[in-house]
Amino acid sequence: MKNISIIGTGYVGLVTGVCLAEIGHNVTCLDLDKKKIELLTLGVSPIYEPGLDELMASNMERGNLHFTSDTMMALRVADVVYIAVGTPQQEDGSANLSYVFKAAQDIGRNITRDVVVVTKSTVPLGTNYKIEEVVKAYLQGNYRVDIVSNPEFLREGSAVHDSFHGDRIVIGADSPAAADLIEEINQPFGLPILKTSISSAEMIKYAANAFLATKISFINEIATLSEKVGSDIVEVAKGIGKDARIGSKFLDAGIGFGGSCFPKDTRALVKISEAVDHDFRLLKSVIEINDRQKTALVKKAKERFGSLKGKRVALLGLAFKPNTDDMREAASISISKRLLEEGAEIIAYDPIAIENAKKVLPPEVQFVEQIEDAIKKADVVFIVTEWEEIVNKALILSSLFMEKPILFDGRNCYTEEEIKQYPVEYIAIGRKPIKKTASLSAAASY
Ligand SMILES: NC(=O)c1ccc[n+]([C@@H]2O[C@H](COP(=O)([O-])OP(=O)(O)OC[C@H]3O[C@@H](n4cnc5c(N)ncnc54)[C@H](O)[C@@H]3O)[C@@H](O)[C@H]2O)c1
Ligand SMILES: O=c1ccn([C@@H]2O[C@H](COP(=O)(O)OP(=O)(O)O[C@H]3O[C@H](CO)[C@@H](O)[C@H](O)[C@H]3O)[C@@H](O)[C@H]2O)c(=O)[nH]1
Repeated sequence: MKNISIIGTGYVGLVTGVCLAEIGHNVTCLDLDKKKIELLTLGVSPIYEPGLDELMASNMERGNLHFTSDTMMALRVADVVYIAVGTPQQEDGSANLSYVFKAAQDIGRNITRDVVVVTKSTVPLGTNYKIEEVVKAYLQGNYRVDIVSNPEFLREGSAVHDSFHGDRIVIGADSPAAADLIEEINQPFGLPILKTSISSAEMIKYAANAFLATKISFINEIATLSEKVGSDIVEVAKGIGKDARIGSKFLDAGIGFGGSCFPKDTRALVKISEAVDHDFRLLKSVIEINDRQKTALVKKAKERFGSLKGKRVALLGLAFKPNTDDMREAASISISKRLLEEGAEIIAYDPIAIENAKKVLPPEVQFVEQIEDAIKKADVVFIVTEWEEIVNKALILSSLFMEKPILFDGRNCYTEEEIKQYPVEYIAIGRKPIKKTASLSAAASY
């Protein structure tokens, strides 16, 4: 058992802290946000993440998971300090490292013994060496400091599962002893461990995200082409995915990637490339394609109706993906803005993310608490995020409640067989539109 302190109790810090406690370490999670810490101390998670609350509660009860906003208390007796603060995008696209360097200063000022500093935050090439310099510059005693780059690969919505079932743990270090210590700490997760240099670990994180983003933009380009030539992207993705060299994952065409990582990390990698005089044209195209893709549903609706002025659009699914309440770079944001520009009205629904959505969607957007209320009021339905509830209900409710049911599906949620069962006009991504005009009058029986 090690005494581990984690700086930054956001998504990554909290999930990492809870999971390290679960495998037996004594973990203290530190955050400067006092409200967050107050909630956490009461056992309330500030984020929605399946399985997290239960693990948090049991580890707090066992006494090996603590929360504090007192930097000195958190860092004084730590053997290992994880940095898990945000590295948000700056205006020029590069990563903002001010939180990371502030955390490094805090470590230098407050440690009272030798420590290994582990960087979980996604940071540009060379940052770990700068972190080491900053920590050492602020040391108050003659302590040994080693740096380890240990990038995080969890996905929101399945973060706890990913921590215990991920594909690998990457440990980048110059000091073999520090690498061994972090390996020992992570051993109980039972995942393959890959030891690398610090620079390779930093690059692995950006390269992984850039590659996955590329896969998505690639399939979205094939989807656009499929629409023009009459092929079906779902069949095409299945067909190419069967090739083990390609793989079937991350081939879901739709309205593009959002979230707290792909958009910012692809832009940051373009800036990292520019700094060493490399024009990463492929990645720039990936970003450009994604920007276009986000508003593909609005374009399709405009083509279908001519004008969207006065049309009431049910926007179903607001979070950037299902099973999270995270609204960072969610497609619903770009779509709402475009719809309002076109003069449409928006009735928005999400099973979990409504409170967060209210903070970032334009004030004109109306929110409803039930999916039924969104669809009943709508002329047009947009599926933006494929929550299970939305997939289960959108097609049937549109056919029951709408006079002229028309559904624009940004996530290709249904098979052709499913669509055929309902009298709904259906327009998706990379597939042939299905036109139907009949309506069911069975709303009362729902
Ligand atoms: N969110 C993800 O799914 C994910 C996955 C993999 C990697 N990452 C990377 O992990 C890092 C963290 O991402 P996140 O989404 O968890 O961030 P976040 O913005 O949700 O949380 C960061 C937290 O750090 C706190 N903080 C900042 N400076 C601090 C300091 N000096 N002391 C104490 N607390 C401090 C903030 O108050 C905030 O609560 C980023 O670099 C991100 O790219 C994120
Ligand atoms: O075939 C696909 C797969 C995903 N997406 C979209 O891509 C975005 C990101 O999805 P996902 O990767 O599942 O979620 P994140 O939580 O953002 O996780 C990514 O970003 C994290 C932060 O760096 C990494 O740790 C993870 O490994 C990486 O998958 C979402 O908008 C999805 O809708 C698609 O459009 N098509």
